[in-house]
Amino acid sequence: MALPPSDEDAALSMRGLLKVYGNLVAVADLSLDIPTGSFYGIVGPNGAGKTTMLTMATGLLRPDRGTTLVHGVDVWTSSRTARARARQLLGVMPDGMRLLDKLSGPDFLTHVAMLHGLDRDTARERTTELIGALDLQDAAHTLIADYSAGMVKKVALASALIHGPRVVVLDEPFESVDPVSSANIRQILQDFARRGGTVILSSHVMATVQKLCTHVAVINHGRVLVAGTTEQVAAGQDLEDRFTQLVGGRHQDEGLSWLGN
Ligand SMILES: Nc1ncnc2c1ncn2[C@@H]1O[C@H](COP(=O)(O)OP(=O)(O)OP(=O)(O)O)[C@@H](O)[C@H]1O
Repeated sequence: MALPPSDEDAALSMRGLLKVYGNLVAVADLSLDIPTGSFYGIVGPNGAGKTTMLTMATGLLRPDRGTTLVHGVDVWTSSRTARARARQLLGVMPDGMRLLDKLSGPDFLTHVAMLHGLDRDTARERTTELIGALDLQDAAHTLIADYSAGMVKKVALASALIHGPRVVVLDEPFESVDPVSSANIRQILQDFARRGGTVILSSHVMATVQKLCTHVAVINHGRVLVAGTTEQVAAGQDLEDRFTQLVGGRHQDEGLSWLGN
């Protein structure tokens, strides 16, 4: 089947992504273009296929079919040079990312930066800046194994940014993060987008998505239900109400009457 042509200005262009687990089609021939410089929210109910789609789009999970271009570079090409280029362009924070937790936050970040080819001095400089920007100074000598969930999230985010990617893909970046840190993270990401970077994030918090994102795609059953600017998708409503209208699933009957009796 011919795929729709990809948008040449897209930062990330997903083309016909498919993932099947047994009888379950987790992601169903999904195509989506993410414009350069956008702050793009991916939303959808639990099990909709968001994580599966984003991990395939970023080179972490091989699709059964389809591929993704990041600024025109094929993430799933057989060329090692092109794959390495795609890795440089992308900064990724997957859901439930495993970190080297026997290292402190700064040691881990310096390690990641050097794996990306940065020299030790630059790696250390950027580590210090990110640790400061994410309010992790007090935990600089603590092993990641002893960090709270929110602190782990912040180190994971820093590791997605340290090599200076052009596109960052973040699965639930604000989950478990305190409100002040959330505001700092939002600021970092908004500055990045203002300078021409592209941010793609998945979230269940519609108020955050509506406030922050220039564009939104609503995913359900592995497909894009609707995508466009946040204004277009919200269609004059609160995004949360629009989301509920689009995906359904609200229970009308009272049920669970034994609870609280
Ligand atoms: N490794 C796997 N093996 C089998 N089924 C899987 C696997 N990974 C995901 N799935 C299934 O694929 C579907 C999509 O899962 P996915 O994690 O992508 O959803 P999601 O939209 O990210 O959900 P959530 O919002 O709950 O995180 C779900 O039905 C899930 O059970």
